[in-house]
Amino acid sequence: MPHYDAILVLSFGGPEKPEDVMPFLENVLRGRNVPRPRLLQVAEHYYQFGGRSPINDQCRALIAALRTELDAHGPQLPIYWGNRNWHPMLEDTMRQMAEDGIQRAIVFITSAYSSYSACRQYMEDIERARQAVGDKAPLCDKLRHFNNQPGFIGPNAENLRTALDQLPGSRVLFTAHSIPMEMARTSKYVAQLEEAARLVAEQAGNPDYRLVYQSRSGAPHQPWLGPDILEALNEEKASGTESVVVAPIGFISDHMEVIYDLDYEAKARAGELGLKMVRAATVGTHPQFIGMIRELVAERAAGLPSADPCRQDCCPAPIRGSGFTAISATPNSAEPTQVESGKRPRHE
Ligand SMILES: CC1=C(CCC(=O)O)c2cc3nc(cc4[nH]c(cc5[nH]c(cc1n2)c(C)c5CCC(=O)O)c(CCC(=O)O)c4C)C(CCC(=O)O)=C3C
Ligand SMILES: [Fe+2]
Repeated sequence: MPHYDAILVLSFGGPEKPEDVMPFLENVLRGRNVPRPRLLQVAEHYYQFGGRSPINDQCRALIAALRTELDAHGPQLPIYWGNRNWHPMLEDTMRQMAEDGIQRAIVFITSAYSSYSACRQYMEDIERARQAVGDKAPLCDKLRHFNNQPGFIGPNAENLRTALDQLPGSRVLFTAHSIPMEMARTSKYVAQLEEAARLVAEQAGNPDYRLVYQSRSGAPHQPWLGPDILEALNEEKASGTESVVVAPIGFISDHMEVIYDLDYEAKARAGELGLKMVRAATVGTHPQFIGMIRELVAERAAGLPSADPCRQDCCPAPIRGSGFTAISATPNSAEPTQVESGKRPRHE
């Protein structure tokens, strides 16, 4: 049974001042098929909020709450924090862990659902950071995705009920980050979202609901998951709906994609259409959610076989330069992701 001596919280990262915005976006979009105008448009979203994303502060709050929870109930493990795209960068954190003599860490990733972006890409980030640090880098075991855990569903349902209390009888629009169709095809993303939406709706008293998407990126001709929240609002208006509750179950905190794309953009569209709209909160540091993280950590630290739906070859990367053409993953193979010969993975 492995012995763990730390927890690593791994997240997306976000800029904290205006000068951070462009270098942060360059990090996110390195090697990506995203047009420059889209990048500049998203930069404006950040500038509009003073160049600061709330996501890092939300990670700090999550870690503080988890610290208190672990101090009270164990296991007593130090918590480290690293990001994919902005400081504290994962590689620096990995180096610090090595210096501190950490040998094996449990990794909590701040994404509830599986997809290349939220699963495999983080595993690649970890491997790259470990290689950069060298021999002393800790082994890292990631916890499973938690889309259907009671500690995630419960707080989402509670937040949805709170929003529905403000606009009783509303139609519910659950939202999640759109991803390219090709990325959706190679992961359980949509099925996991459908399951979470169903469970949250059941626990919130069975409102009428739909699952829609937000924050679409990429080139316009490339197929991404839809409908987009803005289209969905138009459709709701056309079919006679008077009020909507938008519940971003795709995310765990009210970060930039939530406050810009929903509280600013979707709210404005609803206003133009004369639709009443309330946005439900994300789970954030809800005590039940923090308790869930502790339980997943404790289960792994105790060496219990943790049902981990992620195989060695899960959530493979779409291929660069081919408009997200599929990869040849080999199901049930214990080997790392295979890439069609002659094509290169987007990350090397
Ligand atoms: C599935 C998924 C999640 C949910 C799971 C998870 O939480 O990880 C997520 C979260 C987030 N996405 C975020 C920000 C951005 N995502 C972008 C672009 C992209 N996201 C994608 C997917 C996802 N993204 C994809 C397929 C792209 C296209 C480029 C690529 O193939 O990678 C871009 C580029 C500009 C643009 O939007 O075009 C930005 C700035 C932030 C930080 C917000 C803040 O700063 O507060 C967070 C938490
Ligand atoms: Fe996965």
